[in-house]
Amino acid sequence: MTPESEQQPETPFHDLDRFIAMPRLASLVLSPDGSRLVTTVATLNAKATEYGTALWEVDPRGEQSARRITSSAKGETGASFLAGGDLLFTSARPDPEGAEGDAAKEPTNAIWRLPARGGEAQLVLSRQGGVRSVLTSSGAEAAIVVADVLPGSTDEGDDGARRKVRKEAKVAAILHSGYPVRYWDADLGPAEPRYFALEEQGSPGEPLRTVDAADRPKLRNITPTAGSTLRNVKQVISPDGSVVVTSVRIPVGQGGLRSILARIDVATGERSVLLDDPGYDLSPGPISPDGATLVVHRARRTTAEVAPQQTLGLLPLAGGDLLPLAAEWDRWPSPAAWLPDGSAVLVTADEEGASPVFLIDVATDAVTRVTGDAASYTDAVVAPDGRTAYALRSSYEFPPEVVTIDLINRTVAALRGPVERPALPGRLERVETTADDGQLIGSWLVLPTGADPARPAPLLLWIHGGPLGSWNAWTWRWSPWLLAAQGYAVLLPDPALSTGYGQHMIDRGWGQWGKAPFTDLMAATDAVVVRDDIDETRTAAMGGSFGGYMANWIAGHTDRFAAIVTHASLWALDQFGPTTDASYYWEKEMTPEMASDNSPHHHVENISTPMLVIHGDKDYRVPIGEGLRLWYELLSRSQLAVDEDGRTDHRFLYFPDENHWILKPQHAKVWYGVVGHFLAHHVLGNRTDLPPELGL
Ligand SMILES: CSCC[C@H](NC(C)=O)C(=O)N[C@@H](C)C(=O)N[C@@H](CO)C(=O)O
Repeated sequence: MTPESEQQPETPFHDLDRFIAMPRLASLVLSPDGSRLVTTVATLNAKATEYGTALWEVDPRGEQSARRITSSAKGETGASFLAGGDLLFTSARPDPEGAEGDAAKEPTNAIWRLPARGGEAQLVLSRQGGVRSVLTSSGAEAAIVVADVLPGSTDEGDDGARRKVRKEAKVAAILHSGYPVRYWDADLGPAEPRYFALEEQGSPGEPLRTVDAADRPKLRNITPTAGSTLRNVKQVISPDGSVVVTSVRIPVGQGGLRSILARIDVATGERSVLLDDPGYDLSPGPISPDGATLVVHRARRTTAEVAPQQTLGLLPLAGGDLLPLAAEWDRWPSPAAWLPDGSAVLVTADEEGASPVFLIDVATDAVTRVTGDAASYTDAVVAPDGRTAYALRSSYEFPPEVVTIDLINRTVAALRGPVERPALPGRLERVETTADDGQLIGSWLVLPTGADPARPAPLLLWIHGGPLGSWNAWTWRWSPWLLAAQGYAVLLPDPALSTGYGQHMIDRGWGQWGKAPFTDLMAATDAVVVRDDIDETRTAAMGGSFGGYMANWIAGHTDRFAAIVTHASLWALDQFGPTTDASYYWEKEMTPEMASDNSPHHHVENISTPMLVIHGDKDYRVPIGEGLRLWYELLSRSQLAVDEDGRTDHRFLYFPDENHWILKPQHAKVWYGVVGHFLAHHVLGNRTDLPPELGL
C-alpha cells in the first residue's frame, strides 16, 4: 500500500527548495492617469543565495498578462511615477552609457527613468553616497530625493571627498553625541539623511529629461541643517510638488525622541513647524488632491500607565487646527489615499484577524468597510475615476497579489499578476474562545491535510511579535504551511496587546506582559486541544521577537508543551530595555518594577521543557546579548538533565551574519530545517536528519 504521506498532493511547502524559490511580490504604484500599475517581484538567484528584485507592470483592466519591465543583476526597486507618466526607480545597476572607468566604481543606488513612450531605462542621477528613495508629485513634473550626506560636508563634491578619506583609510568608526545609534540591523551615522530637489541643470522647474552625463539633473539640498532629525521618518510631497511635509524627530530628555510635523518649501528650503503635540508622535499621511489638507497620523505617547493609541486628524496646510477624523472609531487606521474629489480618505486598519480597506467620509466621519473578505490590504492607491482602487492583498491562505477594488459596489477581483497562488497542504479555520474576563480571543488555525478524529494532528502554538500586531497577513518569515506539510496543526492566536480588537485589547496587556497576554494564549490553546482533530498529547509553542518573549515566559510558567522554539527573543528585560536600538520606545512602558515582574529570566529554574534558541548576531532590535544570556542560563540553571558530554536537550541555532530576520534564502532553509528536526524529535518522537549544510 502507498504510505499516507505519498498520497498527499505535493505543494511548494513540502520542499524547502521550492518554498524559497517562490517569487515574492511587494509594493504597488499607479501612474497619475490611472493607466499603469507597477509592482516589485523578488526572485531567487541561480545559486539560491540571494533574492533579486525587478519591476513588473500589471494591467489595471485585467486583460493583459503581467510583464517584466526592468532587468539587471543588481535589481530595481522604489518605483514612482512622474506626472507625465515616466517611471523613476532606484537601482545599483551599472550605467550602460557610463564613461570609461565608471564600471570600476563601487556600485551605489542611483535614480533611473523608464520613459512612458517605451525604450531603455536611462540613468537620471548617481552620487557617491547613493540614494535612499525618490518621491514624485502626482500633478507636476517634480521629484524629491532622500539621500545621506556626511554632516560636515559643504556640497556634493565635499561629501564625496570626505567619503573617500574614510574609505581609503578603511575607517568605519562613528563618533556619536546623541541617540539612537543603531536601527534594526544598520549602524546610524556618520552620514545623515537630507531631502534634495531633483533639478535639471540650468533650467529649474522645467520638465525632467534625460541628457548627457555632464548635463544630468542635479540635487539641491533643501534640508542642509536637518542634523539627524530626518532619520527613518516618513515624508510626503504635495500634488503640485511645491511642499514636502515630513516628520522630524526631536530629542526629548536624555535619550528620548518624539516626532513633530514640519513643512518644507521646495523652492526656498524654508522650513516651519506644522504641528507639534507633546502628547503624540506625528507622521504625515497623504495630502488632499487640491493640496489644502494633510491627513495626520497620531500615535499617543505612552507612559507606564498610558497605553498606545493611534488616530487620524485633518490639518489645513495653510495653517489652522487639527480636526480629529473618525475619532470615535475603535480601530487604528493607516491612511492610504484621498478620493480624487477630496470627499473621503481610504485607510486600512486591522480588524479581527484581517486588515480590510475602509473609506472615511471627511464631512461626516462615517466609516464604511469596503472589502469584506478576511484578507489584509496594503499599498492601496485610488484611480483618477474615484470609483476604483488597487492594492496588494494577502491572507494566511495566499501571498500578496494585485487586486482591483470597486469602491462603489465594494467588490474585489484579483488582477493578472506576476505570481500564482500556491497549492496549500491544508486548510485555514477561524476559531474563537473567551478569556476569563469575557474578552473574545480570535485565532487562525491551520489544519494539515488529513487531520481528522481518526488521525488527530499534533499542535504548534505560534505567537506573533510586536506585540502591537495581529496574525492577519501572509509572511514568508513565519510560514505555518511548512509545518502543516509535516503534519502539524498551527494555532495563530491574537492575545492581549494584539491590534484589530479595540483599545481595550491593548489596555488589558499594557505593562503586564506575563498576565493577560499569557493567559489569553493558554485559553486559545485550551480551546483547540479539546477538538477531536487535534492531539493534546503532542504540542509545542514557538514565537519570534516579542513572540519569542512569550515563548520564554511560557517555558518558565508551564510544562504543558513538549518543546519550545524561541527566535530573536527578549529574555532579561533589565538588559533588553537599555540595549535595544530603540530604548526610548520600550523604557516608557518598562519601569524597573514592570521589567522585574515580567522578565522570563527570573523563572529559568522552572524550565523543564527542551528549548531551541535561535538568534542572529546582527540583530540590533533584540540584541544578541538576549540570546547569549538565555542560552547560558538555560544550560546552567534550567532543570534539564545533562549527559556525560555536558549536553542537554536544549539547542542554540546561531547565525553569525543574520539580523532580527533570517534573510538569506539558504539560512531560511536551515532555520526551517532545524526547527522541523527539533519538533519532530520532541513532539513526534521521530528521528530526522539535520540540514547537511550545518556540517554536523
Ligand atoms: C508596532 S509594535 C512595536 C514593534 C517594536 N518596535 C520597536 C521600536 O521595538 C518591535 O520591533 N518589536 C520587536 C521586539 C518585535 O516583536 N518584532 C516583531 C514584529 O515587528 C517581528 O516579527 O520582528
